[in-house]
Amino acid sequence: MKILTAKQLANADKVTLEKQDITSEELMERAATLVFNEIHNRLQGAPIPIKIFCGIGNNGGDGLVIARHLIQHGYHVTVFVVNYSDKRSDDFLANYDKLKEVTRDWPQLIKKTDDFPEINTGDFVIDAMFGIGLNRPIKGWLADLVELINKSQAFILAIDMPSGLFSDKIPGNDAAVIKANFTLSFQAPKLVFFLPETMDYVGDLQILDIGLDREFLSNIQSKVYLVGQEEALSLYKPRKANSHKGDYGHALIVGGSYGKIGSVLLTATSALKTGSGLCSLYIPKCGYHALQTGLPEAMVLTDEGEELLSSFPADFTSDVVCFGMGAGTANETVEALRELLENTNSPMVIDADGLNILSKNRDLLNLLPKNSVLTPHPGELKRLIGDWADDFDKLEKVRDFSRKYGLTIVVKGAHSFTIDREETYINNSGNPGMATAGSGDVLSGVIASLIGQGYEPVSAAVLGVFLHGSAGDIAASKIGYESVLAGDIAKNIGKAIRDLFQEPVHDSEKN
Ligand SMILES: NC(=O)C1=CN([C@@H]2O[C@H](COP(=O)(O)OP(=O)(O)OC[C@H]3O[C@@H](n4cnc5c(N)ncnc54)[C@H](OP(=O)(O)O)[C@@H]3O)[C@@H](O)[C@H]2O)[C@H](O)CC1
Ligand SMILES: [K+]
Repeated sequence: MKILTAKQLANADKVTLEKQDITSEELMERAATLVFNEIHNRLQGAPIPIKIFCGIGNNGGDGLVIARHLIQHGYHVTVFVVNYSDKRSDDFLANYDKLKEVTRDWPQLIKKTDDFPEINTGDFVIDAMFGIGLNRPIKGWLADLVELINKSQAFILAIDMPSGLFSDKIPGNDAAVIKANFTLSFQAPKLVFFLPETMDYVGDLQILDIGLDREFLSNIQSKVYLVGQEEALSLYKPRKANSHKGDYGHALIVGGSYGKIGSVLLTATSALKTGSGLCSLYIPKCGYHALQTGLPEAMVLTDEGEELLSSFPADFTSDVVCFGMGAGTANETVEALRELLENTNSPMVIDADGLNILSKNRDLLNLLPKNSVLTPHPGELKRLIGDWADDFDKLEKVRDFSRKYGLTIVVKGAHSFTIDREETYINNSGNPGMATAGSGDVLSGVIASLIGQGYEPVSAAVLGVFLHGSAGDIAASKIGYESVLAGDIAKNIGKAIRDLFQEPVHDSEKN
């Protein structure tokens, strides 16, 4: 699914009105009625106090339409018009009049702190103050209102965007932003819904298809995509009935050191679970027995070094090499990576200490085979590219780095971002249970396996990140977030691949 900017969405609105020959008021009615349906489906007429805070633009107009439908269905609704300006939009005004037709409880005007209502823990608050029209931070009494709503512990549903959140930049530290429990957003997700600095404002997210012009949307240029089941399935290559292990790639996993041999076991297990035809491991001698016993399906070669990697066999060939998990950053191991890079032309996967070695020995970056995949967590990323001002700046810096060295970078996080030159793919699977030791080792095994099986490295990264998250979701659904171990993620990769073909689960029902 494409991620669109506020400007692109506003253009899509305009084209839709022309092509479908409808008024903007009709489009607002359509969009807000969909919101009403979602609320009504969940509340089923429950007599809870609903407080709707409407701005004076079209986001506020949506709030008025939602209020009208809720009132007509017997809900207990109080509407507040948050009067941050006297410049009401036409569609706001039209819906203000329509609201008056269904109730005598006219909206209460909020112009200053004294007008603030009481908001209680059991209230259901609908935030329709600002949507994509926000163009400056929320300040003054309006900021106090946002704070009051946030502190109320009421359930907060944001319409289109949590008020105070910009679609294209990070709000400053002093800015007020609604912290929603749930956001119902129109037509396309916005980038800020997924960035580490802003995702917590959004809560659970559901995108409503409000029927904007299909042709315009499919032709619109976006280089940022949200990757869910549908996108992952489109990348998947089915196995042929008539095939043998030689068709599915030979993955070589290089890593480990005394006390960190388990990481190689996790990577290798996940490579085999993702379908590698063959898997070889190159490790220091101390890990030999553990790996031969722990994973009899893998072939094990040992380095000269007892406890550390110190070299690389020049004549070894494989379809993909994955380097770094548990390897440490000793000088001998730096030289081992140098030898490996000098002997490898096909794309690699570099993780963990492999990334730390690259950060400290930057000449090695130029030896990396083109289109290799790097899988840093934020700490490793900072060591690689330096610090960033905010998440937008980080994305720009990662794009520069990806272009400069011809690499695909997977920035791991709650939503992992795969960045390949100009393109950004945001993953939408996974859960907090996956924040556990060895989870990254499993991910690099999945990606390496897919590259070895002939996937383009960027496709391997995007599909691999999705499958890894999905396997974590399956594990968490069986045993709960806290108990998920990296090994559980690896164990469920096969089921995650099978689930690509299941009926899609609604995003908001995922967790
Ligand atoms: N296709 C769709 O997505 C549809 C969206 N709809 C809804 O419309 C809003 C966007 O509505 P818009 O009227 O453009 O903007 P807002 O309601 O978000 O904001 C209203 C005005 O507020 C002013 N503003 C901006 N920032 C501040 C601030 N910090 N303090 C005070 N005032 C501010 C600004 O006007 P100015 O002239 O004062 O700059 C805004 O114009 C979208 O999000 C959806 O909810 C439609 O329902 C149809 C389909
Ligand atoms: K809003």
